[in-house]
Amino acid sequence: MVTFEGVTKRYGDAANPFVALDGVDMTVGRGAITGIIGRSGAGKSTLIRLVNGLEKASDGRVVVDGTEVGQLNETGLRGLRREVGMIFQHFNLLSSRTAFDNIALPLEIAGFDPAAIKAKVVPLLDLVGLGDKSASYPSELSGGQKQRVGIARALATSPKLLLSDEATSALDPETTQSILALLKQINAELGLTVLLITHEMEVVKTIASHVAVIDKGRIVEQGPTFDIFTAPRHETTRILLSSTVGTNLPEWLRTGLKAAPSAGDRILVRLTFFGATAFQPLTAQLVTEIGGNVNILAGAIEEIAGEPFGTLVVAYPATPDVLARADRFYAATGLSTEVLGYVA
Ligand SMILES: Nc1ncnc2c1ncn2[C@@H]1O[C@H](COP(=O)(O)OP(=O)(O)OP(=O)(O)O)[C@@H](O)[C@H]1O
Repeated sequence: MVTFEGVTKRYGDAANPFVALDGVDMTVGRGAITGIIGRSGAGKSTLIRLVNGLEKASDGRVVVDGTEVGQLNETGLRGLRREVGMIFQHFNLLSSRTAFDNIALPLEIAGFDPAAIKAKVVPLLDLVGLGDKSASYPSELSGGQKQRVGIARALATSPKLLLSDEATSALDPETTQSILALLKQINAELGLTVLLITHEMEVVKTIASHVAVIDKGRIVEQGPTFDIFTAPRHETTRILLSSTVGTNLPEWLRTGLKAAPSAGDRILVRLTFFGATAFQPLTAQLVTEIGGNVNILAGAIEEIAGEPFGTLVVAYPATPDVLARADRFYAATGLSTEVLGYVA
């Protein structure tokens, strides 16, 4: 649906340019929900603004549904923006217009007559759960309701692609969940492709099927959310995800951790469960297998992009006999393991 091919974006003048995006290659699959994550200033907003032509690439191509955005004139850009809806962190509603009239605005601009506008806006109000708020002004709506108006407005011209710029960042956790559920519903029911940028990892974990990680203007990792979140390869991804996925070791454990064992030490192992292994009673089997001498130190089971994923940190004696038995068990069950170190 969207491809970035060698996209570079420089701000400032030629003598003193600032490179905000540096050779970005990326694909946003049709019908997918794709999240872009990265630190502040990494280039997320720049990336998304290239898609609807609010910014122009300095080098490379941004192609949206077969059309190269950089080649479009003003008329072409207006057409593109009917195909590409956008929602914002602060909703960007007109305070002097009711919910109905805010949603109607893009249709008025596109020249629809009042009857056609009504035929479009009324079902959209229902779709976003605001059938009874048609005549309310933004000041009379909650943050979540305002974002629902923003979503309905973005959908008014029946776009194929929805861009979301930190759309839930100003909302409380419960409202965030309801807006994410609405976006998921729209994606499933209307087949709308969604590209979202966020600094909230939970958002991506909850709704994005795919994710790209941007760092200093470069895409350092991209792929299915489950794969990236459960096995991040780039340091930036690990840091971004550290408080969201998996178990962080308690401070007392981390400080006492040694790289090599001394006599009598215990080995600390992180077990990772996903797919079929998430549903099997493997921990109980491990305890039986290595003779009961296992401590469970930390653990969590969560859902990533709709799939279960669990981690468990265990410790047991680092003796040759126990280690061999544990390794045989891991090989037989296909459990994924990582040795974290040794403790006295
Ligand atoms: N119009 C501009 N002129 C000059 N520099 C800019 C301009 N817009 C953005 N930048 C710079 O480009 C870099 C990327 O900015 P961008 O807004 O894309 O980052 P971001 O990842 O969206 O950050 P945040 O999460 O803080 O919004 C930043 O260093 C920013 O200062």
